Amino acid sequence: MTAQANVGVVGLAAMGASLARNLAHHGNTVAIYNRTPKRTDTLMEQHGDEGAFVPSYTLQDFVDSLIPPRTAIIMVKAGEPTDEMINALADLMQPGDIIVDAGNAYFPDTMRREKEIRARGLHFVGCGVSGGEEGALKGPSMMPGGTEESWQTLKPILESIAAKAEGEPCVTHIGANGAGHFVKMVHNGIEYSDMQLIAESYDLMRRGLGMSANEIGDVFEQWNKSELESYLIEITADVLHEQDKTTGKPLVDIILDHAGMKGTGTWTVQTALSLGVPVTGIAEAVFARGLSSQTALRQGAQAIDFAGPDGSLQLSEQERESFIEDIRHALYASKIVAYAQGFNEITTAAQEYDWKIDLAAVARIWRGGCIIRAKFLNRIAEAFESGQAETSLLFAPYFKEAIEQAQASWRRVVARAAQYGIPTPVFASSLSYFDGLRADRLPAALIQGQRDYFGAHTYQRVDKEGTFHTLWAEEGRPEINA
Ligand SMILES: NC(=O)C1=CN([C@@H]2O[C@H](COP(=O)(O)OP(=O)(O)OC[C@H]3O[C@@H](n4cnc5c(N)ncnc54)[C@H](OP(=O)(O)O)[C@@H]3O)[C@@H](O)[C@H]2O)C=CC1
Ligand SMILES: O=C(CO)[C@H](O)[C@H](O)COP(=O)(O)O
Repeated sequence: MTAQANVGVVGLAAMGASLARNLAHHGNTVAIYNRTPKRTDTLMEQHGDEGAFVPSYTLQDFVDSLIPPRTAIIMVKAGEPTDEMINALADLMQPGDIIVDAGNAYFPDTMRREKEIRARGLHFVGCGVSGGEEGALKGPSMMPGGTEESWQTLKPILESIAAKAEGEPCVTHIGANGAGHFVKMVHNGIEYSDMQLIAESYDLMRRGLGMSANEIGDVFEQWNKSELESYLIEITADVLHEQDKTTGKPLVDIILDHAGMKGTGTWTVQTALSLGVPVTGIAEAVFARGLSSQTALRQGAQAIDFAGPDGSLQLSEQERESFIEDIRHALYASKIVAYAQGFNEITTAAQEYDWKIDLAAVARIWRGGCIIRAKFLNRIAEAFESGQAETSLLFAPYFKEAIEQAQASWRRVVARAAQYGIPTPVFASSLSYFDGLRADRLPAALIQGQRDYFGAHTYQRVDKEGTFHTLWAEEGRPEINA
């Protein structure tokens, strides 16, 4: 096999095939390989004329078809299959070659893999890719980690295939080793939060206001012309407007109400717990998916028929219109909180793992191609660029004002939902997070007192330096320096 391809793709399922085609559309000569030959044949039969592809049916031929220093992008099933493929490629490749894992990997795996592959003299780049199958084909947002040296080789290739937002390619070098996959993981966590907030808004309108799926689709279509303009709002309108071909009912009524998940949201929350960063909106979004899929539990609750409100808000026509506006404001405020929490997680991880992550650049590459692309990411980028969001996105004047303006609506939505029995875990937890931040004094003081009481865990005082312990069991409960 003659070396003729400047880049290769291993794994030609939905994502890999689209990425290979995107690369070919942009003037690259693309080596392709898939474990099962059928996928390679299908790509060649259906799209072989779209650009320069070099198909291989053995991994050795695939590697031989790449021009040194070789660049191979892996797009296979996450987990063990990815490890197997990395090792098989590393056995055949040479020092200086680059292996890119573009799948959804858990960042500690990426850090481990990078270390192992670097020890063998090769470069390993964990690259988050977002945008689904269509994004991979027409322009994804990409979040590569790895060394600066490998970035210099990958930059022109990735920039050519990335989505463009206001003319800028939606790809940047995120940082060393696992930084790229870390940021992609948080992207997905925010995606979970965004999706759950949209679902809660839908539920409030559907059950709370008795609107049809089609009417709610129209509302989302309108909202997509506001500060909420985003891919997820846009596709929500499409999904809600869709009729089931068999029954003629709204498709959303025919789809089983069990939300699936492949793990990235859970990783975001597990990591945040380890780092001690509250990502309450994302956590509630993960738990909401979990609850939706607890079939036996939910059926059991239906069977015992708990007493409580049925979710109907019973509002007048005028009140309904104003409540829909309240929901829009609550959605925007809660969305801002989700992004603020996600960026806080990135900041904390960057300190922990010594990554130099440019948060404004992250916001900019999320403006196009990815699932959470949204108009307001321009504002987020500006807030980080100006230094106004260093501690929290919520502290930047634009977002402070946005949250303050939305606040009354946000409170009405959460209060009404609780009163009438519609679950709004992300709306409510985001508001609680905001109120927790605002409070000059938190009940955590009481918790410290309790901890000291049962476990001699000590506490600090507001009026003097030092660490103290009350001898709770002794006469007069004297306080000592601990
Ligand atoms: N789908 C999406 O929207 C997105 C997916 N991703 C990530 O991209 C990656 C690819 O996703 P997707 O295209 O959906 O495909 P899948 O995750 O469904 O994986 C299928 C591909 O993996 C290959 N594969 C599975 N096991 C092995 C193995 N042991 N050795 C070699 N190859 C193996 C399959 O080969 P074969 O044909 O032989 O079975 C096939 O090419 C995943 O990591 C996913 O998490 C990232 C962003 C979005
Ligand atoms: O990475 C993605 C988008 O950014 C994938 O679509 C991922 O599958 C979404 O996560 P989940 O399947 O858990 O909803």
